[in-house]
Amino acid sequence: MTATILDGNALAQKLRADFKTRAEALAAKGTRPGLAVILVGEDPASAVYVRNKVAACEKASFHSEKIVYPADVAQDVVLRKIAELNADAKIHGILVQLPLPKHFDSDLVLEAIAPEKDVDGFHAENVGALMQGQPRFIPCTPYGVTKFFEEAGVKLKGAEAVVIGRSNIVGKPMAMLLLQAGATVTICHSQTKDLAFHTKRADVLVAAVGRPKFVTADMVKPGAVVIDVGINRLPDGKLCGDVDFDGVKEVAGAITPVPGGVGPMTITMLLANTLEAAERSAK
Ligand SMILES: Nc1nc(=O)c2c([nH]1)NC[C@@H]1CN(c3ccc(C(=O)N[C@@H](CCC(=O)O)C(=O)O)cc3)C=[N+]21
Repeated sequence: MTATILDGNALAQKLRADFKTRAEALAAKGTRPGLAVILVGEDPASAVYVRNKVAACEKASFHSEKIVYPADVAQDVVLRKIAELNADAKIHGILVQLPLPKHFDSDLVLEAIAPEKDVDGFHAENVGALMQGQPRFIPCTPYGVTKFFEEAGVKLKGAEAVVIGRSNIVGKPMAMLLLQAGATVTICHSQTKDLAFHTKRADVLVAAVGRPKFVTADMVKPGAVVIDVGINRLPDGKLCGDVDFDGVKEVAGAITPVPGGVGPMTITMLLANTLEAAERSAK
């Protein structure tokens, strides 16, 4: 028996159909959802992601603005731009593409975004709201993962969930969402002793480590739901996840592929958060 493949492109398409209806209802009230994306530097991967985000906005007939700065731009210039966007009624969501160059204080930049426009959910106020179980904006990647659980009817109450990775943008918020859904959550990371001991107990396994094919079949419980958040570029240019897909799909009950899994859902939930922000502003 091989695993059910959880198709992120298909799920993204399904959700985006509903966004279109909601965007049209807003347009009738004179509001068009607007997203501003700030990119600093010429990292080619970042440039591709930003282009995809802007294209997704256009497809959904959202307004979007892309602001690109050279890598050596002064932090103050970016902070002033954020202040301007905070006050701009056409803009409901602001995203600063990470990582920022080394001379930036990322936390300071993220805290400069108005919390009600923080569609990434990275502002401390929004992180706090999520921790308290009153989310305002759920970070897009973990949010997208919860949509896979809904779609596949994954029962999280009482489930053993293991998250590998403890980043602020994926691991921590993911663990919090699983906890709030009633799972028993273990967060593993680079200092974890005997990783396989933990992963083999997981009914739900989320890999967000950033190491190609890190999770192998022998680490997975038969029938587990395996979510691969990794996007690693191999020397041959191909994308590859944190999970050894070919091996693990023979053991897992369900699995997300890379590409075509979590990635498209991340962008979809960015649209969802931007739409939500626009709806709140129109109330
Ligand atoms: N402030 C901020 N917010 C982010 O959400 C953010 C960020 N910074 N920095 C970079 C990461 C990365 N990220 C991806 C989104 C979609 C795909 C995606 O759609 N991937 C496609 C493949 C795309 C390709 O072929 O390169 C897929 O998995 O099928 C990938 C990566 C958002 N990020």
